[in-house]
Amino acid sequence: MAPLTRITLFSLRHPFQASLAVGATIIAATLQLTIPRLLGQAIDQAHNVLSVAGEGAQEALLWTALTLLAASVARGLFTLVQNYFAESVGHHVGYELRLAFYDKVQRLSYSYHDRVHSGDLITIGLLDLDGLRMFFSTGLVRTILLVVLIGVGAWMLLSTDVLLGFLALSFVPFVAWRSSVAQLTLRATWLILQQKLSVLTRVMEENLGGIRVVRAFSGQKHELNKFDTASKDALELAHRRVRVRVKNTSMMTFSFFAAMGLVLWVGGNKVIAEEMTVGTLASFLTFMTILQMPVRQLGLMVNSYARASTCGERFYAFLDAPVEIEDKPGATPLEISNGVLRFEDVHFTYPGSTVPTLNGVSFEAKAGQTVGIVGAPGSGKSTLAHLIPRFYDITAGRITLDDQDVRDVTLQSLRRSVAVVQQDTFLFTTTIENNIAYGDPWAKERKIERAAESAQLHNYIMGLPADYDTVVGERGVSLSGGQRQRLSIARSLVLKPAVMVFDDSTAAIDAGTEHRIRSAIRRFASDRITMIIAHRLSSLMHADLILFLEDGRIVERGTHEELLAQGGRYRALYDLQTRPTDDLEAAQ
Ligand SMILES: Nc1ncnc2c1ncn2[C@@H]1O[C@H](COP(=O)(O)OP(=O)(O)OP(=O)(O)O)[C@@H](O)[C@H]1O
Repeated sequence: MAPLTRITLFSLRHPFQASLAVGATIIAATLQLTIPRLLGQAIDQAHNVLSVAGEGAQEALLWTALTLLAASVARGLFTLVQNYFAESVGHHVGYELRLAFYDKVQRLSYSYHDRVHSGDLITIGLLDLDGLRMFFSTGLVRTILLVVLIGVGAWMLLSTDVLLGFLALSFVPFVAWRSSVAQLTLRATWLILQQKLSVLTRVMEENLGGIRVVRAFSGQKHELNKFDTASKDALELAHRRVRVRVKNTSMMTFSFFAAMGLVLWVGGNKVIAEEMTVGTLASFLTFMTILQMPVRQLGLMVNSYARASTCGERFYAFLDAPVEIEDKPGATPLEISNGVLRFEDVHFTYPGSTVPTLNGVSFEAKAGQTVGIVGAPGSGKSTLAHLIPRFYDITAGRITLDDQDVRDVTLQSLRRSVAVVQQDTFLFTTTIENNIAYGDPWAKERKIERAAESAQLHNYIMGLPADYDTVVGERGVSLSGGQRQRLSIARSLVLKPAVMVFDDSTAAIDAGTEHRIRSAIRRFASDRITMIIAHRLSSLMHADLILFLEDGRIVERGTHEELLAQGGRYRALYDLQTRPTDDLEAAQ
C-alpha cells in the first residue's frame, strides 16, 4: 500500500477526532466565505443610511453588522476546534508510530544493525516519523480547507461578475505555482541542510568523545578547521534558503497587489458606470484578501504530501523489514536439566558475505566445565560465541542446549540462559545497582551484591560516594576499563545463566584480579558452562577443553597439557607468550 494511503487510513483510526477536525474545517471555511458578502452588504447599507437616512436602513445595517460579528466569532471558534482536533490526531498518530518504531528496534536482528547505521535509524524514528505525524493536519485537513475556500470562493466570485471574477482570481495560479516551487526547493535544501548539520554534530560528537586523543596529540587546530569547513557549508546553504524565501515572497506579494489593482481599476469603472455597487466591489477585494493566505499555503500542502510520501517510504520500509531472528511459531521456553551444550557440524556465513566464517565446528561441553577458545584475530572466536544466544542463525548444522535446538526455543528464555560478557561494556546513565540488575530488575539487593563480590567489584563500589546508588555512565562517575568489565561480569552473573561466555572480557583486568574472579565464579559454576575467549593463554589454561580455531575450523583441541604435548600451534603460542622478552628480541 502506498505510504500516503497507509498514513491516511492510520489517521482515521481516530474517527472521533478526525471527523470533528474535518467537520469544523468545512464549517469554518464556509463561515469565512460569508464574511466578504456580509461586508459588501454592510457597505451598501451604510451608503443607504447616508443617502436615504431612513430608520429601516439603519436597522438593516445593524443586523448585518451583528451577523458579521457572529460569523467572525463562529469562524474563529470552529478554526480552534479544527486546529485542536487535527493536532490531536497528529499527536496520537505520532505516539502510536513511535511505539511501533521502538518495538521494531527492540526486535531487529544483529545483522540489520551491521547493515544500517544507528544515525540513520534515529533519523527515521525522529524526522521521518514527524513528517508522517504532521500529514493529517498539514496535508489532509489543509486540502479540505483549501478546496472549500478556493473552489467555493472562486465559484462565488465568477457567479457574481465573470470578468471581475477572473481578474480577482488571476493571481491564484501564479502564487500557487511559486509557492509550490519555493516550498519544494526549501524542502530539498532543508534535507541537505540536515545532512550538513549532522556532519557538524558528528564532528562535535567525535571531538567530545575523543577529547583525550585531541588534546594528547595537540589536534585542536585541525579539529577547529574541520568544524569551520562544515559550519561554512551550513551557513552558505542557510543563506540560499533565505534567498529562495525572500524572492518568492516578493513575487507572490507583487502578483497579488497587481491583481488587486486591476480589480480596483475595472471594478471602480463599473461602480462609476453604476453597473456595480461599492459594496460588491468591496466584497471582491475582501475575497481576494481572504484567498491570498490559503493560496500561498498551497505550497505548504504540496510540501506536506511530498514530505509524507518520502518519509513514509523510509518509515514503512523500516517497519516492514523482516525480522531475521525471532521465535518460530510454537517455540517453547528452554528447559535446562543437565546443562549440555553441543555444536554439531556448525557452519556459518555472515549475511551478505560470501566467505564462510565457521566451517564444521563440533564440540560438546557439560555443566560445570570450562571451555577455552583461542586463535588468531578474525579466526571466528566471537562469532562462535554469538551463535549460541542466536545473535545470528547458523547456516548449517545444529547447536543444542540439553538436546533442544536453540532455534526451537523462545529467544527470551535462551538469552536469559546464555550470557555473553563482551569486551566493550555499555553503561546506562543510572545507578550501579540498576546497571548490574539490568537483566533482572527484580533481583534482590543481596543477589546484586553477591554478583559484584564475585566480579571483585564490591569493595570498590562501597568506596564510592553513594555506593550502589552512585550514578555511572556518561553523566556519572567514570569507571576504568577494568572496572567496566567487572561490572559487565556482575551484570551477567545476576542472571545465573546456564552458559556464560567471557569474550575477551578480562583483557583490561590485571592477572591477580582475574584469578580471583575466576575462583569466585568457579564456586558458583558447578551447574553452568563457562566459555572463555582470550588471547592471553593464562586466562584459559585451566579450562577442561581448549579449542584452537583457525579460519573458522577447530584445528586443535584438548586440555592445556594435552595441547602442549601435541607440540602444535597451541604449543607455539604458549612458548611465544611465556618466553622472556630478551629471547624474543634475540630471535628477531
Ligand atoms: N558483523 C559481521 N559481519 C560480517 N563479517 C563479520 C562480522 N563480524 C565479524 N565478521 C568477520 O568474521 C570473521 C571472524 O570474526 P570474529 O570477530 O569472530 O573473530 P575473532 O576470532 O573473535 O577475532 P578477535 O580475536 O579479533 O576478536 C572476521 O573475518 C570478521 O571480519
